[in-house]
Amino acid sequence: SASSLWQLTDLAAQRVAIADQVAAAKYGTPSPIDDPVREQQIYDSVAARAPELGLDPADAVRFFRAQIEANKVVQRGLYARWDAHPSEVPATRPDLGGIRPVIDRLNTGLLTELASTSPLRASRSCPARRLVAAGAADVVHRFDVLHVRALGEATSATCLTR
Ligand SMILES: O=C(O)C(=O)C[C@]1(C(=O)O)C=C[C@@H](O)C=C1
Repeated sequence: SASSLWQLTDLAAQRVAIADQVAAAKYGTPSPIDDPVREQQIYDSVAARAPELGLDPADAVRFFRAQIEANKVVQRGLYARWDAHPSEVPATRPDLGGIRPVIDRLNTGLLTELASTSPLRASRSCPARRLVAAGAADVVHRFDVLHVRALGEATSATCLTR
């Protein structure tokens, strides 16, 4: 909605949370955490859809770069955790092919929210609102320190002000 960063931040939090499944899909397989081809597909799609939503393509791509960096923060953190504590490795490996369509839907929602929060993102109150929304999402999603840090990264491109 136009009056809150909550929906944008909650979608970013859902994207951070799904990184657990991405990590579980890749851990112990030859697939690396970084997939530059998939990333470029996301950036190209975002840049192509931005103008019809009234968004600056470069700003939209910058926002999604932060979402993907946040996802990788979680994946790397979980890899380190699972290397150190093999008993915590998920027992079943989800299929990445089933996770990416969910990420695609989150990306679409994020892009829509990015457009509807444009005035708020440019406002002087944005940095404070961003922190409040992220703190609320941390609680709602019961995030641990790793995911709190990742959501901080994800929301680092929320505000157009400094
Ligand atoms: O789809 C994947 O393979 C992911 O790891 C997810 C994701 C993303 O955040 O969208 C993150 C890292 C990869 O470089 C590509 C995409």
